[in-house]
Amino acid sequence: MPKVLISDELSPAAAQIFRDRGVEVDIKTGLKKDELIAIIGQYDGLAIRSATKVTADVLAAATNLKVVGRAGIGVDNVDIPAATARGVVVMNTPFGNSITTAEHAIAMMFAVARDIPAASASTHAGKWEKNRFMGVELYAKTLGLIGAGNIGSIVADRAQGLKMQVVAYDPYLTPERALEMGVTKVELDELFARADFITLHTPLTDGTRNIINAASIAKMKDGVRIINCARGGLIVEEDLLAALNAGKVAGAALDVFAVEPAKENILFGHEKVVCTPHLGASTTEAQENVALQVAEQMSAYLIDGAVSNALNMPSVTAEEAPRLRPYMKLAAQLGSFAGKLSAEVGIRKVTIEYEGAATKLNTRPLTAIALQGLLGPLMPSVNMVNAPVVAKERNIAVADTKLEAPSNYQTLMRITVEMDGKTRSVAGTLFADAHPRIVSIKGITVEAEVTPHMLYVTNEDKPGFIGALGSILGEAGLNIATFNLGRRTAGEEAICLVAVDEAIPQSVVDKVRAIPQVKQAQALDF
Ligand SMILES: NC(=O)c1ccc[n+]([C@@H]2O[C@H](COP(=O)([O-])OP(=O)(O)OC[C@H]3O[C@@H](n4cnc5c(N)ncnc54)[C@H](O)[C@@H]3O)[C@@H](O)[C@H]2O)c1
Ligand SMILES: O=C(O)CC[C@@H](O)C(=O)O
Repeated sequence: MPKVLISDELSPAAAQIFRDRGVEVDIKTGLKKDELIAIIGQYDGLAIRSATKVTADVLAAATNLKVVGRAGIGVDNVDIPAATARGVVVMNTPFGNSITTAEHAIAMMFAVARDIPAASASTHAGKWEKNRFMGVELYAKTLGLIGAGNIGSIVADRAQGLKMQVVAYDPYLTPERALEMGVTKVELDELFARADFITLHTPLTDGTRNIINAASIAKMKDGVRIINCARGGLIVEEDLLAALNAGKVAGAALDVFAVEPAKENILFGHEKVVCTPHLGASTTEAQENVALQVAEQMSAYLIDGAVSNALNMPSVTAEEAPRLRPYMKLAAQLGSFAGKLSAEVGIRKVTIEYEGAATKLNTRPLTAIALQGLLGPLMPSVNMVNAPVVAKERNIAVADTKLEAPSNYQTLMRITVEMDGKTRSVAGTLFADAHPRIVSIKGITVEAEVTPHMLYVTNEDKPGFIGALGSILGEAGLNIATFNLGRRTAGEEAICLVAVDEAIPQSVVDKVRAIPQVKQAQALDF
């Protein structure tokens, strides 16, 4: 039974879902890094929010880990490249808290426009300072939206309901989508020049870090108000403080901070700053949504191999997973077979072709598995999650093609590997929809099951070869399980694939190589 650790505060519904799906679950929140490292090795899954930092050293200790599930959107607390390198799927729940977070941004905008937190504190203190608090309307003001994804779009919609004009900067926002959202797509400097309120809704990346700094603030309108319910690192806090003190920025509403948990911050105590402790996603509805969703997604992956909302792996639905399973075996075998034939030379290009029924499948995970099998003999650390990345890093071009032309087989998958100076191709099918068979090697028809110990021979199709080979294997006490032959045309290149019951010693391979008709012989262990 797979075992999952919940290491951050999640709705109790998550633990119940795991148990209902047959996943054992431990809940241990507030762990220090070394405490997490000490126990993570026991778990197949780790369910987190933003407090747990899934760093490279945590992942190094996570020897059984298969999936990290983030109950929320931002995954900047997970080292995704390190997870990918270790074959750990990282999933998030991209929509479960979007409305809640957008509503928080709108609430923060009202709060900073009308000084609500300070006015509330003053009134509680019995001061009745009616003249101290003079706000501004949102009506007819311009809202500058930086990041027009899920949350940004909802904020834009709600702001339009308040009769604000919305201008948006997002390098990935298409003119069509901007039109659909009813926002004006602008460049960043134009947004700074036009906006009365600026709200941030981007992930924290190298491209967005410190996007609000002294230079960008200088381009903003005097009296601008800034709202950040995305990530702390988007704003240079020292520059914001200076601009607030200078009166350039009239107010800021911040849910997120450069260092969290933010027990201290240079902006705390400033009368023009409204703060909340990263509450953007904190509604009962959102927490229920993300907890249920993450537990469903992680259980589906651990139990059925279904992948959804993964950031480092193609999706596989629960319906697809059982259909893909025999193909996954075929892809792994073909990749591994091709890899063993290609191990010594530099691979330049890999083409994976699908024919017949295979063209109807979600082939991206199959391609990833085939690459894993192919690269495995060269790089043992490769896995289906990191295989496409590893191929790219090694400058191996990968092409994935569905051939619509009629095929000789009901379903077929072919891997062609182009190397320095030579090409190898291996094709396979499924018998009775479930049993992988290799049906062609280098374009020569064969019919072989992949078994643990095989001898692969290419030879000239001339009399005497089979007898000589049989004698060598017999003398070595190797029992032949299956013997498969194929040839291009009579008298030309032929291929022989022999399955034997035990590993083939190198001395036997050397004797086979000495048979006059043999061009090449190789023991293959799967
Ligand atoms: N405060 C909270 O509790 C809370 C809750 C949920 C999400 N978040 C944060 O909000 C962020 C946005 O969430 P989302 O669901 O809208 O994500 P999303 O992926 O749907 O949208 C992000 C948008 O940012 C855009 N973007 C990327 N780089 C940009 C750049 N340099 N300049 C401008 N735009 C850029 C993308 O094109 C995308 O449209 C998350 O990454 C997360 O960090 C915070
Ligand atoms: O888990 C939380 O409370 C915050 C989540 C939020 O930052 C997110 O990125 O989804």
